[in-house]
Amino acid sequence: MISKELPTVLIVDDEKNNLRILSDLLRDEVHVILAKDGQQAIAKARQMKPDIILLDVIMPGMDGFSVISELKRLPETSSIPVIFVSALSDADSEANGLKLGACDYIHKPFHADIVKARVQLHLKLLQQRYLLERLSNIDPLTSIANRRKFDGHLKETWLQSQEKRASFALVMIDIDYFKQYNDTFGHAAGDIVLEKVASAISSNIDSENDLIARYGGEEFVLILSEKDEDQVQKLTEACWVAIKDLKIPHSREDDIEYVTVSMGGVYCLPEFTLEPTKALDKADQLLYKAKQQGRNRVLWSRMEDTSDNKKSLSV
Ligand SMILES: Nc1nc2c(ncn2[C@@H]2O[C@H](COP(=O)(O)OP(=O)(O)OP(=O)(O)O)[C@@H](O)[C@H]2O)c(=O)[nH]1
Repeated sequence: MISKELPTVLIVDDEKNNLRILSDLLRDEVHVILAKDGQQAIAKARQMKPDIILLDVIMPGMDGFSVISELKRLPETSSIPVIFVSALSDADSEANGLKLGACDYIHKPFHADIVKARVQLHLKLLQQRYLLERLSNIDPLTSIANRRKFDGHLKETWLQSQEKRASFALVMIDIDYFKQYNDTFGHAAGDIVLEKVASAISSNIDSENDLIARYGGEEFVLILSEKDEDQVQKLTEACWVAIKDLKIPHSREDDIEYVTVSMGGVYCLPEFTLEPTKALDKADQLLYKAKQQGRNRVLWSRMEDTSDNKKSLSV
């Protein structure tokens, strides 16, 4: 992907000579991978996720038009920009290539500087797209994932857990008496608390597999994957303790010494077939209960549990 030091370009052509000329042309500026036919191109694109594909049209077996159709059909390769480099220079072929989803069409025999300039242009556009994608997934105040990112991640985690028959956990987290904090110290001080709480949770989770997101206002949500029930509960409790340990002074007159959070967590088992929103509802109900029971605590439940066997981890 583009975040690597050098972007990767996959060049697909059945003519060895073309592969050599194109890779010599680009190799100073990009990391080049080669494929000599359509099947190999699809396999390498799926496996190596290049940033851009330069694709020949006329090839024995699978032609370039069939290759792009397959690449656009597969979710893991559908967004990779494809530039055709073809000896088919008639308008119909070019229009067909663009209709099938190519971002550009270069005619053979090609001019070296034009190939370089077009590849550079598409790499620049790609960089801007990656930046926009990143910004649209981040909460600007806390720099953690936003609600948009969370919604997508929850759907993905749910599908993966069903495919792999793996469990995962979902935890809703809400700052206690935050209105009072804002009223006492001001909204700007409240913003700093939100940043500190987000950072305390982030530094306690496994960033490879877990996601912390700002769900809205003073509410956060955590998705924990690839962990057993014991690990999940320990990690959740570590976040809860880390926030208490920040020792952010609250309003002393009301006997609330430091900023704390309440949490409602559900452990979702692999057998599970309900919709992800059910897990979210359940975590929210537990959070509400934690608030009712006096705040500053973690309530936990298995998704299939009845309300009778919920247990309180910490008070
Ligand atoms: N500083 C700041 N405050 C926010 C932000 N978003 C929401 N809030 C405040 O969060 C407070 C939430 O108040 P409530 O929903 O009454 O909850 P609470 O006072 O924390 O009470 P409990 O959750 O029941 O413990 C409101 O005062 C909101 O204005 C934000 O981005 N920054």
